[in-house]
Amino acid sequence: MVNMWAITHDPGVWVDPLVFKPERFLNGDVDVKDGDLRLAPFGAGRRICPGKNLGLVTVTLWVAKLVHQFQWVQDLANPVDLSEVLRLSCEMKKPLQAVALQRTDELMHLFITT
Ligand code: HEM
Repeated sequence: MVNMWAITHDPGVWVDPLVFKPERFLNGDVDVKDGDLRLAPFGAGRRICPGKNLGLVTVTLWVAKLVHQFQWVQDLANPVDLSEVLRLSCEMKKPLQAVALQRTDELMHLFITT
C-alpha cells in the first residue's frame, strides 16, 4: 500500500507541506486528470477508481449545489477537531460533523442583497 500521507507531506515534493495552502494548485503544475502520483486522489494502478471520469465532471456540480442550497455551520455540540489518526489510511480522529441549514427564499434574498 502506498503511503499517500508521506508523499503529500514530503518537503522534497511540496513547498511548506504542512501549511494549508490551496492556492498552491493554481499554477496548474499538478493535474489530477493525469497520472500524477504527487496527489493521486483516485488511486493508481489496477485498482484505480473506475468512477474517476464521472467524479471529475460532476464533483464541481455536487459542491456547487451543496453550497448553493445549504448554509454550512459548525455543530457546536461537536466542534471541528482537525486531529488525525493513522488507521488503514490517515483519518480524522473525530469525524467531521456539520449542520446544513437549507437556504430559504428569505435567506437567499439576504445573501443576494448583502
Ligand atoms: C471525486 C470523486 C471520487 C474520488 C476522489 C474517488 C476516489 C477513489 C479512490 C481513492 C479509490 C481507491 C483506489 C485504489 O485502491 O487505488 C476509489 C475506488 C473506487 N471508486 Fe472512486 N472516487 C470518486 C468517485 C467515484 C464514483 C463517482 C464512482 C462510481 C460511480 C466510484 C467508484 C469506485 C469503485 C467501484 C472503486 C473500487 C475499485 C476497485 O477496488 O477496484 N468512485 N475511488
